[in-house]
Amino acid sequence: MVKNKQYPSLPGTVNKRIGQAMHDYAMLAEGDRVLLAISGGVDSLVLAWILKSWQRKAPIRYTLSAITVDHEFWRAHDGAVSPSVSIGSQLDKMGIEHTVERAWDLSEEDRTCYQCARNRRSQLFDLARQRGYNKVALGHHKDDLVETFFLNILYSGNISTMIPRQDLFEGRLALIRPMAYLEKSEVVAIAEMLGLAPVVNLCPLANDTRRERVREILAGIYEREPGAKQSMFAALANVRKGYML
Ligand SMILES: Nc1ncnc2c1ncn2[C@@H]1O[C@H](COP(=O)(O)OP(=O)(O)OP(=O)(O)O)[C@@H](O)[C@H]1O
Repeated sequence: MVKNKQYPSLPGTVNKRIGQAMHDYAMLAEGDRVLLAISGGVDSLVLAWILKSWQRKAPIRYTLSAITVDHEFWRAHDGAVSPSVSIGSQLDKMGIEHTVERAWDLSEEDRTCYQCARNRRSQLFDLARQRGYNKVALGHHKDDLVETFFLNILYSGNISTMIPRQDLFEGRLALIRPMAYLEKSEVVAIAEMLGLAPVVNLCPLANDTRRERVREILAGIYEREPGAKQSMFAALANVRKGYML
């Protein structure tokens, strides 16, 4: 039942899993200053809304503001609204302050997805530290965690994934991923329910990455084995170290 237009209720199981992830990894604490990393894609817009609506009912107080690292792929054309403006106005409706920072330049040889993401991450850490935030929230979800696990096995020869909370700089900054227990399809359903308008990723390499290939492989696996995603996700928390080489 939708009680409040801006803060409609999420399905009970979705709400429960957000709370569970936050609790399992102690993601938020009294007095936290949380920087939301917002690309404007569906995942980070939903993340912003979740942490804002959570703020209203949480027994602790924390502050939220959002930042977008602008890679400047967009070019002005007649009548079109820039991604930054669209993101800003959606966050404004949620009551979240938003700033845009130009992405650090990449040298010609560093123009790879890996290096671009790495730079963005470092830039977000720098901005958070300079501006006194102690948490950076990212919009990764369960599908991202499984994909990263596969990426690392297939291309990097190691077994690891992104963890829901990662402490950095001797605990002065933590990365948190409050949607770690949600599936992509659930994130998309929340965005549709809220009427969010994700901006399109204009990076020319967006659909031609190793992650995209892994996504296709996984889609094939899920089609043949519908329970595989849950099982693989459970496996990430059930490593039998005595049976590894
Ligand atoms: N340009 C950016 N500025 C700020 N944060 C970003 C930016 N790009 C990505 N992020 C953060 O990193 C997370 C993962 O980014 P990724 O590029 O993998 O996109 P994604 O999984 O498609 O997420 P989204 O739907 O939010 O774009 C995003 O959810 C967001 O929190």
